[in-house]
Amino acid sequence: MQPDFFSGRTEAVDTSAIPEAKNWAARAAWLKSELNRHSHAYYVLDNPTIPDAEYDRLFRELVEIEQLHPDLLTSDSPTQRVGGKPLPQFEQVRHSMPMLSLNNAFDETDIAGFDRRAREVLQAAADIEYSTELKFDGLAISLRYEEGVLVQAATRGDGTTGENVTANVRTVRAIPLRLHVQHAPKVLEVRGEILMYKSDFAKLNARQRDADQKEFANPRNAAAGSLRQLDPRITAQRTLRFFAYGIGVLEGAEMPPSHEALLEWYASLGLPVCQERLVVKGAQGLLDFYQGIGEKRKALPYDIDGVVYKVNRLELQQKLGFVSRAPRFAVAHKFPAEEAMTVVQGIAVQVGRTGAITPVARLAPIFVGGVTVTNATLHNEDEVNRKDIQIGDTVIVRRAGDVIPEVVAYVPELRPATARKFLMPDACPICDSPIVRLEDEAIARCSGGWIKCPAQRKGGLLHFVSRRAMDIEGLGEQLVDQLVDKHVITTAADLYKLGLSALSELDRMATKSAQNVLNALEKSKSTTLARFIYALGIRHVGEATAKELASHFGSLDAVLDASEEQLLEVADIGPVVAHSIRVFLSDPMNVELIAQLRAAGVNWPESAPVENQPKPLQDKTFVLTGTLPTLTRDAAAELIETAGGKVAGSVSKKTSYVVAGEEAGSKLAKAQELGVTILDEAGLFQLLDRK
Ligand SMILES: NC(=O)c1ccc[n+]([C@@H]2O[C@H](COP(=O)([O-])OP(=O)(O)OC[C@H]3O[C@@H](n4cnc5c(N)ncnc54)[C@H](O)[C@@H]3O)[C@@H](O)[C@H]2O)c1
Ligand SMILES: [Zn+2]
Repeated sequence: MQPDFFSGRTEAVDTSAIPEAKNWAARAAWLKSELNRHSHAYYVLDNPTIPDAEYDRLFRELVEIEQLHPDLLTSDSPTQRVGGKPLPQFEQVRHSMPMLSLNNAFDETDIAGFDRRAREVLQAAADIEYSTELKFDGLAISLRYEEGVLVQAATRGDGTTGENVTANVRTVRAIPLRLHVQHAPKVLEVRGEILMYKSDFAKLNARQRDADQKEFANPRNAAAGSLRQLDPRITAQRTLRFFAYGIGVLEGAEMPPSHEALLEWYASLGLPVCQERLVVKGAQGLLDFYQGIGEKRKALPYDIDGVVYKVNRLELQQKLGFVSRAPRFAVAHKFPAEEAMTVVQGIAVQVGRTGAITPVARLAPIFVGGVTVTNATLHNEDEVNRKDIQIGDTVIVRRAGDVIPEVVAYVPELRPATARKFLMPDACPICDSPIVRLEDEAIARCSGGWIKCPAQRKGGLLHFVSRRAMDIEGLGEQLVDQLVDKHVITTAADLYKLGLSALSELDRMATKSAQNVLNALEKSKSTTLARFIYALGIRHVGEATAKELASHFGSLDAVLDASEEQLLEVADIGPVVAHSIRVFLSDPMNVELIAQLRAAGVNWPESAPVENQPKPLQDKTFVLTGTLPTLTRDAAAELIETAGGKVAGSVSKKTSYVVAGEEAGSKLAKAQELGVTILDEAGLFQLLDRK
C-alpha cells in the first residue's frame, strides 16, 4: 500500500510495500512537518487541530521510521524534543534543570518491557518498588520557592526554556505563595501540573458561549489557555488547580529518599498532592493500579489521560537516569484515547420516547474509548448548525467512559468540496407524523405521540423496564421491538398481561427464556414508589426528581392529588417540572395506565409524607464497597438516602461509615487507615433500625 502522503490521511505505513529509501525520507519529512504544525497549534496556541490519539499515531510512526532508518533521525525531530517554543510575548526562563516529557506505554507488553529493562539495569533480584500516580491532563509548571516564598513560575516550553508566568500563577489559589514551614529550603523547585476541573471547564465554556467567545476544546487547553495569558486578571477569573509530582533544583535541604517521601514532604509544606496514588511492587502491581484507576476515571473531577509509574527509590532513579526527552525511571501508561478522528458518512434521525428527534452521525467505524463506534449523537438541530457538522466531514468523536459517543467538531482543513449540510426532515421517519419544533425549544419532536408513533412507544417501554426503573431483566430492545411491531402490547400495563404462549411465539424465544421474562415481570411488581414514578417517563422527571417526589409525598395518591403549587414545594422542583408532572397526571390515558398497573399488582410500600418521617441517618455520609450478602449496591444506597444519609464514591475524613461486603478493596483499607467506622450489612440494618 502506497502511503497517502499529502491527502491528510494518516494510516500507519505498510512497511513491506515501501522499499525505497527516498520514500521513507519523504514520509519522515512529511511526518515531521505535520507533527511540528500540530505541536505549534497545541503547545503554543492552545488550540489543537487533531485529537491526541491522532497525534500519537503520527508520532509513533515517525519513531518507527527513525528506528528502521537511523540516518533519518535528526536532532530537530519532534521525537527528540519536548513541547513547543515559548511564546515570544512572555519573558523567557531558562530551566536550571530541564523539564522533560514521559515515555508512553499503551499495553501490558509495554509495561512488562519497562519493568524488565529497569530490572536489568538495576540488576534487581526482587520486584522493584514503584510509586504510582495519575497522569493529569493539564500543563507542566515549575514553581521556584526561595526561603519558602514563591519567586518564579515557568511553563515547560521546549524543556530548556519556558515562559515566565509568575504573575498569573500568583492568582491560582491552589498554589501557596509561601510554604507552610518555619525553616524552608534555600531553593526548592516544585514541579507539577496545572489543570482545570471538569466542572470549572463546563462553566468557563458556558461563559465563553454567552459572551460569543471561542470555546475551549477540552480542560487541558482551557487550563493552558487560561494560564498563558498576558493579563493576569484573566487568569484570576479562571479556576485553576495544581498537583505537585516532581522536583527540580533543591538547595539547603536533604533530598527525600523516595518519590513517595517527596510527595509526603510536599503535602507537609502545604502543596497540593493528589491522594490517588500507591506504592506497589512489580509489573503486576502497576497493572492493578491501572485497572483500579480506569474504573474510577469517569468519577474523578478532572481529566487524566493515563497513570504514571516511577521507580520509587531515589538512588535507583539516579542509576536509571534519562534518555533524550524523558526519564528512564518513569513511564506513562495511557488509557485508550477518548477522542479519535473519522468520517461522517451520513446523518440520520432517531425518535426518542418523548418524540424527541435526535440527529445521529453515521460514522466510518472508529476505535475510541476502548470500543468500535459507528454512530455518534449530534444532540439536536441547533448543535449540528452550531458545530457546522456536514455529511462527508472528517470529525473528532469523543467517547468518555460509558457515555454515548458524541461528535465534538469537524476538521476544517479536511472538508471535501462534496460536503452536504444536514436538513431536519418534515415528517417522522417512523410514523410519518409531522415533526414540530416549538419556539424556544431546542428539540424537534414527532407529533404522533405514543399512540401513533411506534418509536415513542418502544422508547417508553424500554424506559419502563430499564434497570433504574422497573428493572425487568431480559426485556431488551429486540424483544420490545417485536412486541410492539407485532401489536402484542401497546402500553406498559400490557406487559403484565403477557402469557407464556404469547412470548414463546416471538422469534428467538425459547420457553425457558420466556419463563424468565415472566418471572422478572412478576418480581418487578414489588417496587418502590420512586422507581414507579420514574418508570412512568414523565418529561423532566429523572431519577432524582422521582426520589424527591416519593419521599416528599410518601404515597402515589398524594402525588396524584398534588396541585402545581404543592409540587413546587418539593426540593429541586421548579415551575417547568411541576407543570410537566401536572399535565402528565391530568391526561386520562395516563390515569388509566396507572390504574391498570396497580390492578396488575404493581405495588410499593407507602409511607407518611416527608415531614413525619424519621431521618435516622441525617447528615451522615456513607461509602459502599464490596458485595453485600443481600442488598445490591443500588438498593443499599436507596435505603441510606431514604433515611436521610448521603452516599459518596470515595473515603475521606468526612466519611461517617464505610459499609463493606465481600471482596472490599482499597476503600476498606483507606477507612481503616483513617479510622472510619466500618459496618457490615447487618450493621447497616441496625442503624436503619430494620431487622
Ligand atoms: N493534539 C495535538 O495536536 C497534539 C500536539 C502535540 C502534543 N499532543 C499531546 O501531547 C502529548 C505529548 O505531550 P508531552 O510531551 O507533554 O507528554 P505527555 O503529556 O505525554 O507526558 C509528559 C507530561 O505529563 C505531565 N504529567 C501529568 N501527570 C504527571 C505525573 N504524575 N508525573 C509526571 N508528569 C506528569 C507532565 O506535564 C509532563 O510534562 C502527546 O502524547 C499528545 O497526546 C497533542
Ligand atoms: Zn413518530
